[in-house]
Amino acid sequence: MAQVMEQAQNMQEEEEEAEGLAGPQPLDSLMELGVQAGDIKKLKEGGIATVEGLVYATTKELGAIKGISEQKVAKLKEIAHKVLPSGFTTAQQIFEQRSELLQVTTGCQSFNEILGGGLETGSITELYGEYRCGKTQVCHTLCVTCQLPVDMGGGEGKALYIDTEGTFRPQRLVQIAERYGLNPQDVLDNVAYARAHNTEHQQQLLIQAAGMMAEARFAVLIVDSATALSEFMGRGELAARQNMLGRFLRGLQRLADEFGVAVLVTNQVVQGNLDGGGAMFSAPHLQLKAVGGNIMAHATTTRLQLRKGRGDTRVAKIIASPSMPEAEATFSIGAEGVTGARPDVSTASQPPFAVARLTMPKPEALKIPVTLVTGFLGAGKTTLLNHILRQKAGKRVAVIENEVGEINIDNSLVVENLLSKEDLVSMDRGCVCCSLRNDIVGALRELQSRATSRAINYDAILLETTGLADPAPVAFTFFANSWISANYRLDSILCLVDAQHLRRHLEDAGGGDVNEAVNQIAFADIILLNKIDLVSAEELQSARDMVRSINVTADLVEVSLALNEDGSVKEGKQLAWDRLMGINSFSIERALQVDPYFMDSDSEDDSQGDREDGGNQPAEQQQQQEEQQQQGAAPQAAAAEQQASPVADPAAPAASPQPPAVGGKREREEEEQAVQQAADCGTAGQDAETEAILLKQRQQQQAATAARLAAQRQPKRRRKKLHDLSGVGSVGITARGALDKYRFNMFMRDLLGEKARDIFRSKGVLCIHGQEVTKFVFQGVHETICFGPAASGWQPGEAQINQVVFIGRNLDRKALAEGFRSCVWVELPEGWSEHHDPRSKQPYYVNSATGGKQWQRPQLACALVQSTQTSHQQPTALQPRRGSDGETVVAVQG
Ligand SMILES: Nc1nc2c(ncn2[C@@H]2O[C@H](COP(=O)(O)OP(=O)(O)OP(=O)(O)O)[C@@H](O)[C@H]2O)c(=O)[nH]1
Repeated sequence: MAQVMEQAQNMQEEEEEAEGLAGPQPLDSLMELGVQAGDIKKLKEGGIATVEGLVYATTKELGAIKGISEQKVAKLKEIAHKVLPSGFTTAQQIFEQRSELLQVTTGCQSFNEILGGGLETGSITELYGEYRCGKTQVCHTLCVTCQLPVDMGGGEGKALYIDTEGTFRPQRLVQIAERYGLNPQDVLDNVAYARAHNTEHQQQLLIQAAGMMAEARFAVLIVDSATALSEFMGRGELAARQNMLGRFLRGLQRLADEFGVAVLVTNQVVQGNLDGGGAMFSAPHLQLKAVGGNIMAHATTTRLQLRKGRGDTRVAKIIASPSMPEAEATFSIGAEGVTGARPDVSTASQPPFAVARLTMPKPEALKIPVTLVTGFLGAGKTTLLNHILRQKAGKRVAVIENEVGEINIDNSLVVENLLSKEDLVSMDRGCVCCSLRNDIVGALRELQSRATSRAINYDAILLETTGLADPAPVAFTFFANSWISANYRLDSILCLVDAQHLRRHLEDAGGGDVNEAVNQIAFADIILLNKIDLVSAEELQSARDMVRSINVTADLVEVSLALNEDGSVKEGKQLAWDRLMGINSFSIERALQVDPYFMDSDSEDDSQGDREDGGNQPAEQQQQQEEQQQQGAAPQAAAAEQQASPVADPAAPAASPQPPAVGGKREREEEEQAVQQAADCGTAGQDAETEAILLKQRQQQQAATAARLAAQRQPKRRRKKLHDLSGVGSVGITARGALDKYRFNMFMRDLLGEKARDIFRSKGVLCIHGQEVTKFVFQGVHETICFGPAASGWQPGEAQINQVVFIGRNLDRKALAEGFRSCVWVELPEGWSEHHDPRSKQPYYVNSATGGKQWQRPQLACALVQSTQTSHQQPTALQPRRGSDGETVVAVQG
């Protein structure tokens, strides 16, 4: 059985592969030949969606695309012609190719016969006739029949409908779908409709159509009608009108060639030969001629005239065809669309079948914006999320959380500010930038299905990565996965930087242990330099310089996101929603400047990327990294350059021609220089400042071009992820029972006293003895600890379990677990009472029977036994101890 299934799967894969070879070639395939992702994006925006499109476009048309220079056009053409030779071929080959052409049934067998089987794919068919002769009904019928399987006369594809007259009626499709036993809902979903408002818009729609056809299989493209929008232009504008029509028809022909779709255009008629003597003796339909003159006549492959026949019948006549003789067919039009005396498809013997519903890429403006929130551990990502969510701004926001810790603490902190718990999805199986990239697809699909079932739409999605994530591969997923890119757009990469600990994090990066902090800053579109309430003016300036030494172009905002106890914003600054959300500031160009291999997949490395093992890096991976370094294939421009010594000299010029790799000081110098140069140029009468900006832009562009050229010279291989977290791991611990606050304070004080540098992050939810109704949240970044009640207490039925997570380097799981669990409050043995030192607040214990006093907490015999058995005894190094001056420093404020 398994073997049969495997065979079936192999066959399907082979078929898919074969289909892939037969279909148009995606433009992205040119990346393997050295075409830059940025150029491909520009081509797509200019309506070139496939390699075929590139081959068929003229040099002039390509040159008109924004950002594509003349030299680039020549280069692109050269590459495209190599992939798709477009010279001579034999008639035999053409014969074979044509025999593979599909024909789509018109709904009437005799109509099909005069066309040689149906509407021909890969060419333009024109249908002209007077008002109410049935042109639009033929169009509606083809919207449905094109979705039928090939053996039923269909094209197994979608329909794209450009309506210039406002006559499209979807309810007609429902009736026609029922005739063929199709699911009306699926049929409607497979028709992409657009109402064109003017000739320019009509032309623009073809650009979008190309993009959509590159994403999904379309079998017909209908324009009803092709001439309606230019019809009313005055006689004086005839030349312009014909020009426009010619351009539009050329666009249609290109789509027919490129995607093999059947193009059907309807056309109006005018009274012809009014002055001719013979006109009055011919039949009325012979006195009509199609609008559009020679341009229309020459651009269409098959011309059909439609006229009314007897009763409800219509007559279709071949006027011009390269292969079919002049002939006529009579058909009827009814509720079921075009029909004839003989059925075109035997539906009686066919059970109703399901049309494969194809995903429709949304226009950019309708895609849901996703904001990627990055930043090193504890920099304030969750705080920012809550800051944004609290504002609401009349928007529905969903959150995807990815935590590196073994226990997810952030979910409960974020969910409080969401409209519904359903708006949160968490990815807890690892780090999103390595092993979980497929999980992004899963998370987005999950949100989509939850939204559908609740009949809501999301206005925005916030994706919080772990503090150890490299944002590049996560951002790449938004372009690499076609479902994601059809439905979502990366709005911006937002990076939180901890002003207090930045130097330490970057120094670690320089040491090669944890370099993600540099990447996070390098890829950001907006950098929030956070926690400025915790640093002096000098420290702030230094943090500013460090950030600018890595990323000079991002918007840099200095903030204090944490709230005061009364809920007011620290430093009185409130970051407005529209400063952060829906700003559309992510640019592939910029990402490529940072990492020339941004658009190259490294997915084969994914399984090796996650370092949950606490540092036991597989030898293979190590070897690959070493190879990579030897090849010098890691010029991850700004980031990698800076990784050598990110804090050494912010003003030092970068070794590579990367524009971002300039320091704050250097940037200022450059600006001054630019102003001076502009003034020197003697730009009489012009604003020197404006000139300076322009000059600077030019310089940046030149630098970017240089960077791109440099990248082209490199072997085409994406920089392997340097997600080297040697020795970095997370330890999650749970403990039942309320905690003794004093012991927990001491535990944390001693722990951080010894290991603050290595403990990047600690956080947890706690239940404190004596205050059991309150849920406490504890947050630490190195030695900075915050402790206080959560926004809401323990919920009824919620188990009061203490949970903490430590993330850092070389963590001793056993010692941490023992230390934390030893903080659980245990009852005193009989006769003992607890007292507090009035100065230090340290508890001491008095035995009423003996009058003895001691600092050490006496334990019940059974507690002692239990604690020994379960290793709950706090290790000596972590046991509470008195300071040398007799005072104990309280680390945590309750
Ligand atoms: N004083 C001060 N504390 C802040 C500020 N912003 C955040 N914090 C505190 O910093 C700690 C960490 O903040 P989070 O928002 O949890 O940081 P994070 O980046 O989400 O942390 P991870 O998800 O663990 O990487 C919390 O205790 C916050 O209250 C700030 O501007 N000033």
